[in-house]
Amino acid sequence: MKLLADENMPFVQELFGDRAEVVTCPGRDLRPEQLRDIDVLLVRSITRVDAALLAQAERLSFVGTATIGCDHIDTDLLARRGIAFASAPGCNKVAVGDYVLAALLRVAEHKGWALQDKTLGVVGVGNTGAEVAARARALGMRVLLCDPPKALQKTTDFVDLQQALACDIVSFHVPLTRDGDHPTWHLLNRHAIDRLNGDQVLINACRGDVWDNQALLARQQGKAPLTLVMDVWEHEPEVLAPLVPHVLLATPHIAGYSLEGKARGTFALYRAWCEQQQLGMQLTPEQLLPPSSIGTIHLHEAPDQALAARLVRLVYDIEQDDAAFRQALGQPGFFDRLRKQYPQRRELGSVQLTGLTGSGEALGFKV
Ligand SMILES: NC(=O)c1ccc[n+]([C@@H]2O[C@H](COP(=O)([O-])OP(=O)(O)OC[C@H]3O[C@@H](n4cnc5c(N)ncnc54)[C@H](O)[C@@H]3O)[C@@H](O)[C@H]2O)c1
Ligand SMILES: O=C(O)[C@H](O)[C@H](O)COP(=O)(O)O
Repeated sequence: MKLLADENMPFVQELFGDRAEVVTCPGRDLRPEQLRDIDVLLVRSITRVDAALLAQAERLSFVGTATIGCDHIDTDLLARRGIAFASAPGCNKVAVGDYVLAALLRVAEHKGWALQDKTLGVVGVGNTGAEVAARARALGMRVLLCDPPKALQKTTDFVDLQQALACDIVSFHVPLTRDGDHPTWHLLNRHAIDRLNGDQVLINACRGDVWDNQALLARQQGKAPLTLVMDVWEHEPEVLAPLVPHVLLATPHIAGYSLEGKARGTFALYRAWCEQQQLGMQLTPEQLLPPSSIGTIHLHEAPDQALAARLVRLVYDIEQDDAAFRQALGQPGFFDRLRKQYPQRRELGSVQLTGLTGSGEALGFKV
């Protein structure tokens, strides 16, 4: 049994190594001939799995993507060819929650805002959107939810996109889709961008193509620029460089890059593959993770916005990611290099709060 995995996927050897010969490679450059003798293919979002890539993959019986998004996989093709497929829904939703929480706190500092007076619109209320909504409520924000596919099921109160786009801060958490009843490609188009006011903040931690980046650049070069947080970019790994100076926080598609999130991603594929092979699992995700270097923090006051900002920064400093991005921008291959060499990042939940913990748990810490 031969397994080929993206080199940026941790714990593959630990999980699969006893049962398969594991080889790794850069996911962006995978070529059809490399799949000739491969039984199991494990990828991340940068590998397009389509007819061209699988042209010589005659032995392939399992494809897994250790990601939430699946827009890079031709799942119909896999089904037609009888190749089992697994993704990792929700694997890095906590990391995305940490990222957006850190972004909200930084935005508030930048604008001098008390977040409890502000409204957040969450566009796409699945795993990551719900995580973000919960963190924002813990900060005392009013949260409006926009999810037309879910609104059809009427499980809770939803607003339409126009109402969500009227909020002080709008955070996007939709899959990238180009057809169907609710396509998300350029959901934030020139028309929507033109209707926003200059005091508003937009966050994109889902897929770059959900925002029209050229239209945003035009807006940012005008009289009333928006405050932008961008983890994802149209045409990655390329970035519309003139847009970057107009972005408050710019990062290279790392919102989901916690160690825990990546471990859960690989583990989800391990579980699916064990089920397909009718094998028992030999490890749990917890066994893969080292202890957090911070450990426990004792609080003498319940976290308000300022203390929450200090606590979050101790565990995840989003400004460091932003600074690294700006420093590397323009260097050849900078986007993928930053992602490949991304420092080990732990989730807020790896830190235990004791004492006056207040909303600590809802913010994402362990209490
Ligand atoms: N930046 C990162 O590192 C990172 C990490 C994880 C996920 N993502 C991206 O974020 C996306 C969302 O992740 P998730 O785990 O929340 O997915 P999910 O499938 O759990 O939720 C997506 C939600 O979006 C809703 N939706 C679909 N079309 C919509 C539309 N037109 N308008 C509003 N809502 C719509 C769906 O009904 C669903 O509830 C993923 O598909 C992935 O592409 C990015
Ligand atoms: O969809 C996701 O889960 C994330 O966008 C994804 O994990 C980002 O990391 P990549 O797969 O590109 O390494």
